[in-house]
Amino acid sequence: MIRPPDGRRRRIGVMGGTFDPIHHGHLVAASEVSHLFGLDEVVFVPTGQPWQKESVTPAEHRYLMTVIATAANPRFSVSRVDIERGGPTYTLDTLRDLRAQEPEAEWFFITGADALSAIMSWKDVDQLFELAHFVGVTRPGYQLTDRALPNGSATLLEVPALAISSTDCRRRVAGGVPVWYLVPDGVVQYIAKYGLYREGAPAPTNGMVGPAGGTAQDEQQEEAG
Ligand SMILES: Nc1ncnc2c1ncn2[C@@H]1O[C@H](COP(=O)(O)OP(=O)(O)OP(=O)(O)O)[C@@H](O)[C@H]1O
Ligand SMILES: O=C(O)c1ccc[n+]([C@@H]2O[C@H](COP(=O)([O-])O)[C@@H](O)[C@H]2O)c1
Repeated sequence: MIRPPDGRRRRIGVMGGTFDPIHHGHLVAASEVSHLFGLDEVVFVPTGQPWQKESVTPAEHRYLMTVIATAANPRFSVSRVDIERGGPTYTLDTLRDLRAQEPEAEWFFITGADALSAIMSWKDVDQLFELAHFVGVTRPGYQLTDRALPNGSATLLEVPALAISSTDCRRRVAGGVPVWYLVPDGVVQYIAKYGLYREGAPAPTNGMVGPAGGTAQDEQQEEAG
């Protein structure tokens, strides 16, 4: 854990996402907010069951790709709170669980322009702003606005524009088009190793491991005997 040298409260960013797969748009957004807000840590939190998405790759694959993508940055970490909790993923629970781990810290929730504009549809949205300060970042193709949000609850930030989406990465892999340099190298290799996003890939589920959804962890356990 990185502690501030002057004894002030730790400042922690939360980057929630489905990360199916994680790409450089996510990483740049987290890095920029971390730099500009002087964050001590950014916790990436892969969703368990993202209730507003139809079908997603089993959570263990998304979790492991997130670990691979963030491993080199000492300020980045990955939390399993949304995966372990089970049931639909609500940011209210994410923030409550994380805050319980470190109640003294100052918390910031990072979202792209698309997610920020949908925030009023999130569960118990009014309570969210008491748990974290929201940081909305620009994303190509979306309008960044805090019009619907309570005054002072969010800061809007311009970050380097990366027109990358997980949807596009999945389509590219399915069509045999490379995703090199859109996602970290280790993630390209992970996708190839487990045949993700191709026909016959681990069954998409609502987040958790599905009937045909063997995961990297299953495989490691099998190998270990
Ligand atoms: N290129 C990007 N630039 C800035 N923010 C981004 C970018 N891509 C995603 N985000 C933000 O990262 C968070 C997690 O996004 P998510 O994991 O849903 O990725 P996605 O690319 O939007 O996925 P999908 O295409 O499957 O909907 C959201 O707050 C989203 O707005
Ligand atoms: O709390 C909610 O109801 C809610 C609804 C949709 C999305 N979110 C959160 O928004 C973040 C980005 O989600 P997504 O689906 O765009 O990957 C992630 O942390 C989700 O848990 C949260």
